[in-house]
Amino acid sequence: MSCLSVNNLCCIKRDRVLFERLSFTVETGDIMHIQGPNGAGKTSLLRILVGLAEPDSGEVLWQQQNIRQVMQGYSSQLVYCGHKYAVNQSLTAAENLLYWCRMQNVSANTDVYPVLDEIGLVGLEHLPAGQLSAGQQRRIALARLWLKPARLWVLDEPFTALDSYAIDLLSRKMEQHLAGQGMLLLTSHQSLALDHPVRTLELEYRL
Ligand SMILES: Nc1ncnc2c1ncn2[C@@H]1O[C@H](COP(=O)(O)OP(=O)(O)OP(=O)(O)O)[C@@H](O)[C@H]1O
Repeated sequence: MSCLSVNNLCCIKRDRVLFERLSFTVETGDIMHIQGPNGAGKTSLLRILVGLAEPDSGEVLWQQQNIRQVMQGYSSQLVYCGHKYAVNQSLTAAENLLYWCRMQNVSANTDVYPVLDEIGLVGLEHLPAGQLSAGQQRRIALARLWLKPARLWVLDEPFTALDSYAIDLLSRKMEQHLAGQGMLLLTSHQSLALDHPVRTLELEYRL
Protein backbone atom coordinates (compact mmCIF):
# COMPACT_ATOMS: atom_id res chain seq x y z
CA MET A 1 0.00 0.00 0.00
CA SER A 2 1.37 3.43 -0.96
CA CYS A 3 1.77 5.89 1.86
CA LEU A 4 1.49 8.98 -0.31
CA SER A 5 -0.39 8.97 -3.61
CA VAL A 6 -0.52 11.92 -5.94
CA ASN A 7 -3.31 11.62 -8.47
CA ASN A 8 -3.68 13.75 -11.58
CA LEU A 9 -2.46 16.97 -10.01
CA CYS A 10 -2.76 20.18 -11.97
CA CYS A 11 -1.39 23.54 -10.85
CA ILE A 12 -1.93 26.81 -12.71
CA LYS A 13 -0.31 30.11 -11.71
CA ARG A 14 -1.16 33.32 -13.52
CA ASP A 15 -2.61 31.43 -16.50
CA ARG A 16 0.50 29.28 -16.84
CA VAL A 17 0.06 25.56 -16.35
CA LEU A 18 3.00 24.52 -14.18
CA PHE A 19 2.08 20.84 -14.31
CA GLU A 20 -0.94 18.71 -15.10
CA ARG A 21 -1.88 15.03 -14.95
CA LEU A 22 0.94 14.57 -12.46
CA SER A 23 0.70 11.24 -10.66
CA PHE A 24 3.14 9.27 -8.53
CA THR A 25 3.31 7.32 -5.32
CA VAL A 26 5.78 7.34 -2.46
CA GLU A 27 6.41 4.22 -0.42
CA THR A 28 8.26 3.54 2.79
CA GLY A 29 11.99 4.09 2.31
CA ASP A 30 11.54 6.16 -0.86
CA ILE A 31 13.35 9.37 -1.60
CA MET A 32 12.11 11.45 -4.49
CA HIS A 33 14.28 14.26 -5.80
CA ILE A 34 12.11 16.81 -7.59
CA GLN A 35 14.14 18.63 -10.18
CA GLY A 36 13.59 21.31 -12.78
CA PRO A 37 14.61 24.83 -13.73
CA ASN A 38 13.72 27.96 -11.77
CA GLY A 39 10.01 28.61 -12.00
CA ALA A 40 9.12 25.08 -13.10
CA GLY A 41 6.78 24.59 -10.13
CA LYS A 42 8.75 22.54 -7.60
CA THR A 43 7.88 24.69 -4.58
CA SER A 44 4.28 24.94 -5.78
CA LEU A 45 4.14 21.14 -5.89
CA LEU A 46 5.61 20.72 -2.40
CA ARG A 47 3.16 23.24 -0.96
CA ILE A 48 0.28 21.24 -2.42
CA LEU A 49 1.73 17.98 -1.08
CA VAL A 50 1.86 19.31 2.48
CA GLY A 51 -1.58 20.90 2.31
CA LEU A 52 -0.49 24.55 2.30
CA ALA A 53 -1.97 25.11 -1.17
CA GLU A 54 -4.81 23.60 -3.15
CA PRO A 55 -4.24 22.04 -6.57
CA ASP A 56 -6.38 23.29 -9.46
CA SER A 57 -7.40 19.69 -9.88
CA GLY A 58 -6.36 16.28 -8.64
CA GLU A 59 -5.78 15.00 -5.15
CA VAL A 60 -3.13 13.99 -2.64
CA LEU A 61 -3.82 10.88 -0.57
CA TRP A 62 -2.13 9.83 2.64
CA GLN A 63 -2.73 6.14 3.31
CA GLN A 64 -5.57 6.18 0.77
CA GLN A 65 -7.38 9.17 2.27
CA ASN A 66 -7.43 12.70 0.95
CA ILE A 67 -5.05 14.79 3.05
CA ARG A 68 -7.84 17.37 3.51
CA GLN A 69 -9.84 14.77 5.44
CA VAL A 70 -6.93 13.57 7.58
CA MET A 71 -4.94 16.78 7.93
CA GLN A 72 -4.34 16.49 11.66
CA GLY A 73 -3.02 12.93 11.47
CA TYR A 74 -1.11 13.71 8.29
CA SER A 75 0.56 16.78 9.82
CA SER A 76 1.60 14.74 12.84
CA GLN A 77 3.59 12.45 10.53
CA LEU A 78 5.13 15.25 8.52
CA VAL A 79 8.00 17.69 8.76
CA TYR A 80 8.02 20.37 6.08
CA CYS A 81 10.93 22.78 5.71
CA GLY A 82 10.22 25.43 3.13
CA HIS A 83 12.88 27.26 1.18
CA LYS A 84 12.46 30.21 3.51
CA TYR A 85 13.76 29.47 6.99
CA ALA A 86 10.54 30.16 8.90
CA VAL A 87 12.70 31.22 11.82
CA ASN A 88 11.68 34.09 14.08
CA GLN A 89 14.49 36.63 13.80
CA SER A 90 14.02 37.98 17.34
CA LEU A 91 14.20 34.62 19.09
CA THR A 92 17.31 32.56 19.76
CA ALA A 93 17.84 29.18 18.12
CA ALA A 94 16.68 27.37 21.25
CA GLU A 95 13.60 29.59 21.62
CA ASN A 96 12.71 29.05 17.97
CA LEU A 97 12.97 25.30 18.32
CA LEU A 98 11.07 25.11 21.60
CA TYR A 99 8.30 27.24 20.14
CA TRP A 100 8.16 25.01 17.05
CA CYS A 101 8.05 21.88 19.24
CA ARG A 102 5.06 23.30 21.12
CA MET A 103 3.27 24.11 17.86
CA GLN A 104 3.92 20.60 16.61
CA ASN A 105 2.90 18.85 19.83
CA VAL A 106 6.40 17.48 20.24
CA SER A 107 6.99 16.45 23.88
CA ALA A 108 7.26 19.39 26.27
CA ASN A 109 10.33 17.75 27.80
CA THR A 110 12.28 17.93 24.58
CA ASP A 111 15.84 19.05 25.21
CA VAL A 112 16.92 21.05 22.19
CA TYR A 113 20.52 21.57 23.37
CA PRO A 114 21.89 18.17 22.24
CA VAL A 115 20.43 18.93 18.81
CA LEU A 116 21.95 22.42 18.77
CA ASP A 117 25.25 20.74 19.62
CA GLU A 118 24.91 18.17 16.86
CA ILE A 119 24.10 20.77 14.23
CA GLY A 120 26.93 23.05 15.32
CA LEU A 121 25.07 25.94 16.94
CA VAL A 122 26.44 25.68 20.46
CA GLY A 123 28.08 28.95 21.49
CA LEU A 124 25.57 30.90 19.42
CA GLU A 125 22.49 29.87 21.34
CA HIS A 126 22.09 33.21 23.13
CA LEU A 127 21.97 35.25 19.90
CA PRO A 128 18.74 36.22 18.16
CA ALA A 129 18.43 34.27 14.92
CA GLY A 130 18.49 37.55 12.99
CA GLN A 131 22.14 37.92 13.96
CA LEU A 132 23.09 34.51 12.58
CA SER A 133 24.36 33.76 9.10
CA ALA A 134 22.19 32.28 6.36
CA GLY A 135 23.70 28.83 6.85
CA GLN A 136 23.26 29.02 10.63
CA GLN A 137 19.60 29.98 10.20
CA ARG A 138 19.18 27.09 7.78
CA ARG A 139 20.60 24.80 10.45
CA ILE A 140 17.96 26.00 12.92
CA ALA A 141 15.25 25.21 10.40
CA LEU A 142 16.68 21.77 9.69
CA ALA A 143 17.06 20.96 13.40
CA ARG A 144 13.34 20.21 13.27
CA LEU A 145 14.25 16.95 11.56
CA TRP A 146 16.12 15.92 14.69
CA LEU A 147 13.32 16.94 17.05
CA LYS A 148 10.11 15.52 15.66
CA PRO A 149 9.74 11.85 14.83
CA ALA A 150 7.91 11.93 11.49
CA ARG A 151 7.55 9.44 8.66
CA LEU A 152 7.51 11.98 5.85
CA TRP A 153 9.98 14.77 5.29
CA VAL A 154 9.25 17.37 2.63
CA LEU A 155 12.23 19.66 2.16
CA ASP A 156 12.51 22.58 -0.23
CA GLU A 157 16.15 23.27 -1.16
CA PRO A 158 17.45 22.05 2.22
CA PHE A 159 21.12 22.29 1.21
CA THR A 160 20.99 25.97 0.28
CA ALA A 161 23.53 28.03 2.27
CA LEU A 162 24.96 25.00 4.08
CA ASP A 163 28.70 24.40 4.24
CA SER A 164 30.21 21.03 3.36
CA TYR A 165 30.13 19.85 7.00
CA ALA A 166 26.41 20.58 7.31
CA ILE A 167 25.65 19.08 3.89
CA ASP A 168 27.33 15.87 4.98
CA LEU A 169 25.54 15.88 8.35
CA LEU A 170 22.17 16.36 6.69
CA SER A 171 22.90 13.72 4.06
CA ARG A 172 23.73 11.14 6.75
CA LYS A 173 20.55 12.14 8.63
CA MET A 174 18.52 11.57 5.46
CA GLU A 175 20.05 8.12 5.00
CA GLN A 176 19.14 7.18 8.59
CA HIS A 177 15.60 8.43 8.05
CA LEU A 178 15.19 6.34 4.90
CA ALA A 179 16.76 3.26 6.48
CA GLY A 180 14.26 3.63 9.33
CA GLN A 181 11.29 3.37 6.93
CA GLY A 182 10.98 7.12 6.48
CA MET A 183 10.08 8.87 3.25
CA LEU A 184 11.59 11.98 1.77
CA LEU A 185 10.56 14.37 -0.96
CA LEU A 186 12.94 17.18 -1.70
CA THR A 187 13.93 19.76 -4.21
CA SER A 188 17.56 20.57 -4.74
CA HIS A 189 19.49 22.22 -7.52
CA GLN A 190 22.53 20.35 -6.21
CA SER A 191 23.10 16.67 -6.89
CA LEU A 192 22.62 14.42 -3.88
CA ALA A 193 25.40 12.38 -2.33
CA LEU A 194 23.35 9.71 -0.60
CA ASP A 195 24.04 6.07 -0.03
CA HIS A 196 20.45 5.24 -1.00
CA PRO A 197 18.74 4.83 -4.38
CA VAL A 198 17.11 8.10 -5.38
CA ARG A 199 14.01 8.45 -7.57
CA THR A 200 13.77 11.60 -9.62
CA LEU A 201 10.84 13.62 -10.87
CA GLU A 202 11.69 16.21 -13.49
CA LEU A 203 9.35 19.17 -13.90
CA GLU A 204 9.78 21.06 -17.15
CA TYR A 205 9.41 24.80 -17.45
CA ARG A 206 6.23 25.10 -19.50
CA LEU A 207 5.41 28.25 -21.37
N1 LIG B 1 1.47 32.93 -5.14
C1 LIG B 1 1.78 33.01 -6.42
N2 LIG B 1 1.08 33.79 -7.25
C2 LIG B 1 1.38 33.87 -8.55
N3 LIG B 1 2.36 33.17 -9.13
C3 LIG B 1 3.09 32.37 -8.36
C4 LIG B 1 2.83 32.24 -6.97
N4 LIG B 1 3.70 31.36 -6.46
C5 LIG B 1 4.48 30.96 -7.47
N5 LIG B 1 4.10 31.56 -8.62
C6 LIG B 1 4.69 31.36 -9.93
O1 LIG B 1 4.72 29.98 -10.17
C7 LIG B 1 5.90 29.63 -10.88
C8 LIG B 1 6.55 28.47 -10.18
O2 LIG B 1 7.07 28.92 -8.94
P1 LIG B 1 7.78 27.89 -7.96
O3 LIG B 1 8.26 28.67 -6.79
O4 LIG B 1 6.89 26.72 -7.71
O5 LIG B 1 9.02 27.39 -8.87
P2 LIG B 1 10.29 26.51 -8.50
O6 LIG B 1 10.37 25.41 -9.50
O7 LIG B 1 10.23 26.10 -7.08
O8 LIG B 1 11.47 27.53 -8.75
P3 LIG B 1 12.93 27.70 -8.08
O9 LIG B 1 13.81 26.64 -8.66
O10 LIG B 1 13.32 29.06 -8.52
O11 LIG B 1 12.77 27.61 -6.59
C9 LIG B 1 6.75 30.88 -10.97
O12 LIG B 1 6.65 31.39 -12.28
C10 LIG B 1 6.13 31.82 -9.96
O13 LIG B 1 6.19 33.16 -10.39
